[in-house]
Amino acid sequence: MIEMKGVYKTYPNGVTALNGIDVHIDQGEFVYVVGPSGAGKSTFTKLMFREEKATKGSVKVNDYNLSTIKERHVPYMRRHVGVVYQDFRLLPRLTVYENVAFALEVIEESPNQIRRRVMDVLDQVRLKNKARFIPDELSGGEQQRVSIARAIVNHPKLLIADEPTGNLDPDTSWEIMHILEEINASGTTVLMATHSQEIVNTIRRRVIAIEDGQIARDEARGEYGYEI
Ligand SMILES: Nc1ncnc2c1ncn2[C@@H]1O[C@H](COP(=O)(O)OP(=O)(O)OP(=O)(O)O)[C@@H](O)[C@H]1O
Repeated sequence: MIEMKGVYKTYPNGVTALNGIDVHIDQGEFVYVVGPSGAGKSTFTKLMFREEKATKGSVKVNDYNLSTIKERHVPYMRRHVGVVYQDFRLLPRLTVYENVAFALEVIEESPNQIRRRVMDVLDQVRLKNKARFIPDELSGGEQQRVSIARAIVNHPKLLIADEPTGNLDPDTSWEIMHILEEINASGTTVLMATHSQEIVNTIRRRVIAIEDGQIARDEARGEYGYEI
């Protein structure tokens, strides 16, 4: 479902963030992306939903070739990819319900369908009782659960989480991990960039380590592998 061949990324300022990446990830895998700060992890994930374009090489995600995709097709491709960030990125003036519904309204689902799907997904992240709250009224962990709900409400094939537990305390981080595991168990591919040694070494999954823009390790049930 994800295939990169000979991928390079040089930013306009001349920094080369990815320096020859070849990787294949199957539908349904759970993959951690680890590595030192500035190694290229975020850039690697950004290529998968065309937040950034590769300078060279081919990137295929689902059935889309992101190296050749037409600009007008990018929004359709993105419907199959959910993204979760360290800093949640919720709309502060909208309620929990509205933050999640927004993702469906922009693709013109019917009102009934939207209501049903939003409530289903809020149930899945155990936030049905806070549907009318605004983000400021929620804890960090709850805000991250809203952002996960928003990312999966379209039933994407791929969920990208860029340091989803980076702003959370350990207990809350485990809660988020269990939700990501449930999403993965339902068949969604999960790609998670993280600096959490404890999580990677406890919930053992495939580990791709990026160093200086290259894949330094790729192990089926890997370890974090860095001193912190
Ligand atoms: N938009 C940009 N323009 C220019 N350089 C960038 C841009 N984004 C990232 N870089 C540079 O590319 C390199 C890789 O950055 P990237 O964010 O992918 O690393 P990372 O492994 O995710 O780091 P961290 O763990 O600190 O989040 C860094 O040298 C960074 O400064």
